[in-house]
Amino acid sequence: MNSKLEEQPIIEVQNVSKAFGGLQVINNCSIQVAKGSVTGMIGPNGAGKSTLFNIIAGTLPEDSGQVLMEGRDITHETPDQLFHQGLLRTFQIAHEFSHMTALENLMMVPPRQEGENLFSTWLKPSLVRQQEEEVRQRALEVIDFINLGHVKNELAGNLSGGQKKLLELGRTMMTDAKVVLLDEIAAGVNRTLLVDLVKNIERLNQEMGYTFLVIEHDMDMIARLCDPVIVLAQGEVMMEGSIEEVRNNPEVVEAYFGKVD
Ligand SMILES: Nc1ncnc2c1ncn2[C@@H]1O[C@H](COP(=O)(O)OP(=O)(O)OP(=O)(O)O)[C@@H](O)[C@H]1O
Repeated sequence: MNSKLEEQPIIEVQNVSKAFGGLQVINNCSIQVAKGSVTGMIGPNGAGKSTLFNIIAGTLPEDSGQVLMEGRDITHETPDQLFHQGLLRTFQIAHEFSHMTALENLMMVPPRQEGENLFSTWLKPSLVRQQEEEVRQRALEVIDFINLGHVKNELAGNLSGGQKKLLELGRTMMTDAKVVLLDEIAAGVNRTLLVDLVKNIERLNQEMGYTFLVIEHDMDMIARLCDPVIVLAQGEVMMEGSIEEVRNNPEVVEAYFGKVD
């Protein structure tokens, strides 16, 4: 495990349960996400991964249990409150944003906190204009970072599926995120752009200290990015370990492929 990881987990899920009607989807589940890690979450269809994500992200209420961020109870906070604390998840570019350019999509992300003012206000005609310019500069840096500079003036709706995913990741960079939840970001992305996506996640993790919790069906992506990997099955943690440990665990293989006699 990475030596820079600190002891207190950045996210702790403690004994969380959730049922839909009679279906117990999350069953007294506890996980920890180490600060500075790229933690993977895998599991068969219907295991409860997205449900757990939604509970962490504040978009779905739990039936019982707690979610902590840096030791503080965030169980009942709204996505907006969590955003301001640096916990965010990627969303598909919404329909209304598809008519804006890639650059404008980045500029639309509200600032999480006041940016540093490099120039004193009297240098600019108005504070608003100065702030707009700062946001624009930041958006230009981000769009270069994610290698979409060549399509910055293209409408977001015209970007390829993979480029949209990169743009989603870019939107998290417009704020100073601490923890980013990625829900199946590799789905529908071609291999070339997937390499870009992986590189960007690695750079955000290593250079900017982002922690990631990643739900992914793409095992190549999990293998390249994630340590540790948490395996969820029927709303419970089946195991946690390195990708090698996970791949070599007969219980995990059975959960995915059924019992092989
Ligand atoms: N809003 C809901 N109402 C009723 N049942 C739901 C709801 N959301 C999820 N479920 C059910 O809860 C179970 C877990 O779903 P969830 O989406 O969390 O699984 P998952 O592990 O993310 O699956 P997948 O890998 O297929 O996306 C499924 O049986 C699903 O049908």
